[in-house]
Amino acid sequence: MDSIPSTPGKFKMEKSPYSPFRHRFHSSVAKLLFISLLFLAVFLLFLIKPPPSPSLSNPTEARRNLHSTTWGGQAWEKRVRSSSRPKPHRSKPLIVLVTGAAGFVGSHVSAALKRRGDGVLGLDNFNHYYDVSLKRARQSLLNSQGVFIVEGDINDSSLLRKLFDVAAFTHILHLAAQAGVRYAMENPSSYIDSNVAGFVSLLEVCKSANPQPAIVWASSSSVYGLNTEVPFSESDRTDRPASLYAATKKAGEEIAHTYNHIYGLSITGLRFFTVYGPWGRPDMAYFFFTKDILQGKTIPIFEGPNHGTVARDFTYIDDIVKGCLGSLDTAEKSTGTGGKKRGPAQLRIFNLGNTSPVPVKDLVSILERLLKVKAKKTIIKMPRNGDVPFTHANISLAQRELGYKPTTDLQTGLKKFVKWYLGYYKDVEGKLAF
Ligand SMILES: O=C(O)[C@H]1O[C@H](OP(=O)(O)OP(=O)(O)OC[C@H]2O[C@@H](n3ccc(=O)[nH]c3=O)[C@H](O)[C@@H]2O)[C@H](O)[C@@H](O)[C@@H]1O
Repeated sequence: MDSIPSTPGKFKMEKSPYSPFRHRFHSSVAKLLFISLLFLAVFLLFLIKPPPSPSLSNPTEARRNLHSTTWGGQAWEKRVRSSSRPKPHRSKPLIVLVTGAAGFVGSHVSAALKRRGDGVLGLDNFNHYYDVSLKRARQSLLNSQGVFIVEGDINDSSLLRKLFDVAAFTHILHLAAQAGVRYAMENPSSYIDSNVAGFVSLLEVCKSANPQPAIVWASSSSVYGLNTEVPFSESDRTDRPASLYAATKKAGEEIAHTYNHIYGLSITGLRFFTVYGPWGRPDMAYFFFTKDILQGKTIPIFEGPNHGTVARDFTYIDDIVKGCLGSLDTAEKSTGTGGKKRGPAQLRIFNLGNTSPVPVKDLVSILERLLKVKAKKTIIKMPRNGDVPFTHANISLAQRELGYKPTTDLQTGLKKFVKWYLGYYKDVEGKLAF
């Protein structure tokens, strides 16, 4: 007890000629040790921290991360070149950059273009809006057919410029977009990012390209919004969108007008009407109804005001592919060079529908028959989520100008979809794996 001083100041150090130095030495070593440990800790933290992964809950964040996807290098350029090279037998080949190539429509049109010998390069950001493994499966299929999909975002202008440096695109088929009507209430900014900013970013690069490509892009039947004229014609009012999704597609149509007017870009907009079929989008009703019916879950069928029928002009994917090819084949050249317009350029808009609307409850009856399962249904009032009660395309313009003629009715198209669905989701033991 006696050796412990009552107050710290009274503690007497053992006398030594080296003691002051030794004290400083000890404290320096301690500092050095502390700093080294700190460095080591930071280094270890850096090592074990996982790389930023696209977040499932925030697709905008996911999209931002995807901007940093690596691209470039000799091997990459070689793949870009080889995918964009048309087959030697093809006369007057197109060289097409397909944005959204891992998507539903994009994958089908890319395959069709490649089949007939055109050069095709895909671009897709593989965002997490719906099951990415389905996009990867489409990518593998395209890869086996010689179509390379570059991983990147349409908002990445330096990537787009690089692609134009490597390949001389004659056409752009622009299908990359934030799709879905109802999701716009959940994530409005993703619609602005892709459908407005992304489209402008692409057009900016196209306008400066030399030669400028012709552009064909996906608008939507949803631009008709609260239009009551039936069937919907291209000349009908489209200034009353019912959803933010529709508003961004309508904005795209106006933006297309501007770039055509100022820079001489040849632009064709396609108003797709509820496209369905094999390799489709899991966020669409026919797709998740199938899944839910098979899982015994109740499906909500929307009804309009006063128990009115909700109907869609469901259009089969193969018919849409023909419409896209017809648009690419009839697209005239852009007229600008070096970012300057040299003369008037083509500006078109077409409905691509099926011309025979089917009530959603009939869609469900067809699915029940094909799946041989009675669906559990609940009829609910259509929520105020941007949906419109019906769509019905007048396709006479596309028929005249593109030779577009849909040939698949809903029953036939759904049969092909169900066959694909059961095959795709069947696991090795033959059970359905969702
Ligand atoms: O034609 C178009 O422009 C649009 O077509 C579809 O949009 P939508 O027609 O609403 O397709 P679904 O979401 O598959 O809905 C089909 C029908 O099912 C109805 N529905 C949807 C969901 C649900 O739970 N219950 C239900 O009855 C909808 O009201 C609609 O009438 C696509 O999702 C859009 O990306 C596309 O642009």
